[in-house]
Amino acid sequence: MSDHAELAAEPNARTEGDGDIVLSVRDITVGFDDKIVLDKLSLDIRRGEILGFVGASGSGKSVLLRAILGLTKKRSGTIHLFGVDVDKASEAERMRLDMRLGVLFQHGALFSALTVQENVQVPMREYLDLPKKLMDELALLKIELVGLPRDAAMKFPSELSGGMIKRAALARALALDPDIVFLDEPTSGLDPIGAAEFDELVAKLRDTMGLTVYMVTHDLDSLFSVCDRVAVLGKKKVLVQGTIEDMLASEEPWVKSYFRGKRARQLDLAARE
Ligand SMILES: Nc1ncnc2c1ncn2[C@@H]1O[C@H](COP(=O)(O)OP(=O)(O)OP(=O)(O)O)[C@@H](O)[C@H]1O
Repeated sequence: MSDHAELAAEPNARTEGDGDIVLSVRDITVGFDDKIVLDKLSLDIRRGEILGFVGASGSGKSVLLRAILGLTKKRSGTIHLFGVDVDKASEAERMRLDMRLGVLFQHGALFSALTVQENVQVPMREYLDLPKKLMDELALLKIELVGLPRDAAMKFPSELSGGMIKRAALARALALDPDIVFLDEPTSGLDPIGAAEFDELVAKLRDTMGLTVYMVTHDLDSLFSVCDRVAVLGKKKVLVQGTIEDMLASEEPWVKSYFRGKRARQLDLAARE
């Protein structure tokens, strides 16, 4: 096993202080040329919670996600992951942090020329140095973990349904046993039953693995059924955050129309039955 794998297994990986905050974003500003997209935005996510992140189209949800992942540069502010200031992390530390994050990007983005098994192995090849047989076994475990049949392993993405592609992408996000997964609109494009099954899977993974989940979503069903907390992005900041009950009680105009629209009212009634 490589040095990286040994470092990832360090016990401090799960026991650092700072309460149970996995991700702490403080006063970050992100912009492009003269356009400011996020202005001194702050947000925390706690270990083991499922945080739903919503906001109008174009409000900056993807920009924030990319800034947290270090893919888009911020102009100011700090981001701590597992208590480590990412700007101050050495290259080795940054790599260790990266291994603890799993990401499922909005458009699934499986490699079409690779089988599901090979897709799941992409992060393993990047960060670990394992014998092929072990990687095959690990990939199969992940494939089964997300509820795909074993024979999906040898299939190409073009041979899978939309729901299976999302699951395969989730298996890849889980390849390195991350502590937190970032899901960008994971249920978009799925029918309501497929979406509900995916939500159930996410909740099960949180319950069984203690996974922390940061889920960007427009899906009211997901927000009502699996999210412990919701954060709303607007006016370049986190406008409101709290439980679904807090969202339902908010008088903030966008939050009010989103969470107290007709569809939301139906879901709220269903959840209370
Ligand atoms: N690389 C970039 N260069 C310039 N502007 C950008 C860039 N990336 C994003 N933006 C702008 O930042 C704003 C926020 O975009 P972002 O994609 O984060 O919105 P979003 O909330 O994720 O929207 P949606 O819900 O539609 O996916 C938009 O006005 C977008 O045009």
